[in-house]
Amino acid sequence: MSNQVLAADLAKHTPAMQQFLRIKAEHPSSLVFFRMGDFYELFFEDAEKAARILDITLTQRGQSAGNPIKMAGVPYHAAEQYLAKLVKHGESVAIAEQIGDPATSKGPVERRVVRVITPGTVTDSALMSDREDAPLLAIVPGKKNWGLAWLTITSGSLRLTQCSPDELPQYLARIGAAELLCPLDSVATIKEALRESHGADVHLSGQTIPDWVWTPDEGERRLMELFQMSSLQGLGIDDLDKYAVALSAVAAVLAYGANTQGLGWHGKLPHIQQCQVEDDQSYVGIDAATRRNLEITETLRGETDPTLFSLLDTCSSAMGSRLLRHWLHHPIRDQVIVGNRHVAIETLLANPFALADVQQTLKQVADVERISTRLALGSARPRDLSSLRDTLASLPALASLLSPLGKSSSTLQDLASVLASPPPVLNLLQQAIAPEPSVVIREGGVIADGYNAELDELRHLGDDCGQFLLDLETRERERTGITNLRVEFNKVHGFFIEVTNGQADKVPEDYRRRQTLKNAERYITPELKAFEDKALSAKERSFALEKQLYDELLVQLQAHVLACQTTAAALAQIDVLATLAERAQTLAWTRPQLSDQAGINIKGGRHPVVEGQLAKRSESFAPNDVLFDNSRRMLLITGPNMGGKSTYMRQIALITLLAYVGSYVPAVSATMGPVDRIFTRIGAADDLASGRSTFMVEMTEAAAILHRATPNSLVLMDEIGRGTSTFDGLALAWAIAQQLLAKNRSWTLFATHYLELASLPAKYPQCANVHLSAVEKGHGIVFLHTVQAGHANQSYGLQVAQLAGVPQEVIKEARKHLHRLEETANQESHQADLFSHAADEVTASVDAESEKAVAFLKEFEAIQLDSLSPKEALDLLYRLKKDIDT
Ligand SMILES: Nc1ncnc2c1ncn2[C@@H]1O[C@H](COP(=O)(O)OP(=O)(O)OP(=O)(O)O)[C@@H](O)[C@H]1O
Repeated sequence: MSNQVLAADLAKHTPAMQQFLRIKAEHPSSLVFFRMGDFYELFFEDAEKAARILDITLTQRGQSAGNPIKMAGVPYHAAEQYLAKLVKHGESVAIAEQIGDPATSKGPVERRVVRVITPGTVTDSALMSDREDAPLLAIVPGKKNWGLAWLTITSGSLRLTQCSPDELPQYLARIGAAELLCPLDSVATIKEALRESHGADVHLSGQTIPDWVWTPDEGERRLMELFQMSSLQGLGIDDLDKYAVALSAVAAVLAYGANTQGLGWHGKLPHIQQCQVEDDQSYVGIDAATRRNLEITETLRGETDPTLFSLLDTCSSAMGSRLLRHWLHHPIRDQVIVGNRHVAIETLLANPFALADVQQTLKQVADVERISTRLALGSARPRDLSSLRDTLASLPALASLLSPLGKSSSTLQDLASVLASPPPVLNLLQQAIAPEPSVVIREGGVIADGYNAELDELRHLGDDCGQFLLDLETRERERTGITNLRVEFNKVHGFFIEVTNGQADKVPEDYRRRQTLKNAERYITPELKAFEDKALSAKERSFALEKQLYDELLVQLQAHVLACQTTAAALAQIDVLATLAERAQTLAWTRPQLSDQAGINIKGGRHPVVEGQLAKRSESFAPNDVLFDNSRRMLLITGPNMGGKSTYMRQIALITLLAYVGSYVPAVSATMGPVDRIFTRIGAADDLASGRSTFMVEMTEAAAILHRATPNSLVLMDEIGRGTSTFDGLALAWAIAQQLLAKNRSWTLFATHYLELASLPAKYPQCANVHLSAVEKGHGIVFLHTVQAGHANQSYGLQVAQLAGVPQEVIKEARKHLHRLEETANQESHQADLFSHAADEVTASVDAESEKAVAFLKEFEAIQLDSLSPKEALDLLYRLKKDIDT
């Protein structure tokens, strides 16, 4: 039974269900956590879904509107772990709390949604990864450009941009949003765009945002209100029409963010301190395919290790890890900014003791960035405040470690001066918060002694209870002469004086009987009653007062959010710089030199991740050089399969990326001229999700490169053309290489199996042949992995197949066919023609036999040995043999 049907006829339902259905109607795409006593209950379809995801019991209870009510519940005190799981699954949850007092309400107690938790707006530390941000992104398709705005609610960072629809995948890959918003009428367009941007795994929010939010005026109004500006020029937005769609997107993320925090659609998030308008010019552009291929934070198989990030992330703090991830995805074109980072790392390396101390100190720091957000939203917990206090108190020590280094590095100087004087909030926290506060405020013990006189007195009363009772007992024994008289307390009857029956005649007048036992009577006196009233209420009153003081403190702390955010940003930067310094030392990396002269010159470069993997097997990596300058713009790379072509190309891209991230690089030396973009066309995988074949993906990516690569771009082309027939592929590879040389003039690494392309340098002197070397040993092959001048003479395909364990008789058969094929090719020398005439003049006049051999070899080459089961391998072998025989 759907919730809509139920909602259609509310009156038939029980009052509690009517209340639920009303709330559900307001939050149709969220699971509603409906508070009932100590449980959050879920009903109907929500219950079914939650039971499935959370693996909790689905029950049926009672009836509403003639139908059984499906229910599932989670205990209130353990809700966080369930919420975390749901958010991880991309679900949103609306928390409906009891607002009214059950004792006094007629009918069901009043409930209201106090918070909506969605994947892109969570702020509770228990519900999210502390090493990764979860940005909320809004996209508004416009006529020409699309508007994007993204908000990281846990750091208060807001960014906006406009891009062409073609560039969307690149942005999606870079932003890595946890949740996506779009106007209702664009859902289909956005879904289509997401499907096409293969790999962008982002959760499209089902939440409905009111139509009035999605307007440029609303975006402008909100930004002006946030930053107290009278125009947006200060943000670099001088043409409102130009940024219209981005401003609509800004309105959506801000309104949605505020609403999920219980501030309503018109609410204002208190901690957004800056809004950055991004243009494509600030960063070294990396498109989505390149981000995947370079395995920056995720391997091609979707794992987090081994990647460039997993190799580098030895950060001391979660803030550092998040910033490092951000830096790796945002290499900067501005050589001054990047150069300053290099200098900071060099300075840290020159002061190894300071570096070790800095890292050690950073291990103790709290996640000030996320605590700042919780301060701003008024949701900080007691332990947040104590750890913030302790961290702020440790800053001057950190600053004094860094200050002496400031002479050599202006970046470290700036960071040290941010930390030198901790924000004034430290005083307040030291006075207000107990040294080791309890986890939740309702248990008391959070506010420090001495902060509030009334609280001190109430606590004193509670603490002194034991002594008072002992004193009273002594006094009453003396007064009455009853030596075994006892003053005691129990939960049911409160305080009492107990006198055994044998002593009953000594009981004084002012004793009032409270309870009769078998052998004794229990009494109360006016003095004891007065004490009881005071003591019992003292505890309750002290808890209530603590809660009130805490709430007041949270309001006071809001004024300090900006200072805490500034501190957090400085801590994160120091952590990343220190980490990059430590990594540079451990991994033997060097400082790259940045230059305004065009070119890339790397000596002894290594692939950091492959090197790390080899080291685990005690194998060493063979370093290689590369030189690009104006007279050398393309390297044609040939060599056997497994020879190291892809590794070589990727290492050049990674070294370039790292240099522009501001890191040291895995090379003996590296000099880098300006670089505006890095493109890769590597590997071939069917993009099943968007229904594109291997070859289609290959050509789409090649097209994007040919349209966009400039003379300052680094382009990696791996075996272009292999997804189609030999001649088509060869012709395309030739034409694409020629275009890159003549028109794009980018720094190009062009790996190919088509040995025929080796004649390109004869026509284009800025193109050079290099090859990965290998030597034959008997029928086998040994890879040297070193890059040498000139082209490879053969491709060693059969030797590699043999090495891979393909049976001898198949290799023998292949060798026979290869021989015949080569003879035919020599006689007809077709491929030489290919380069002297236009590609379409080529006619494939190989005889049927050769065609069969070509087909065989192609199929052979495509075999993925590692992915075959023994049975499949055997079947394949039988089929190949049959194909050859027929
Ligand atoms: N410079 C090197 N030093 C040591 N080992 C290397 C080096 N380069 C590559 N290797 C090793 O060789 C393996 C294959 O390298 P790579 O995938 O780059 O070869 P390839 O020529 O691109 O092969 P294919 O043409 O089949 O794609 C790597 O996984 C790595 O283990």
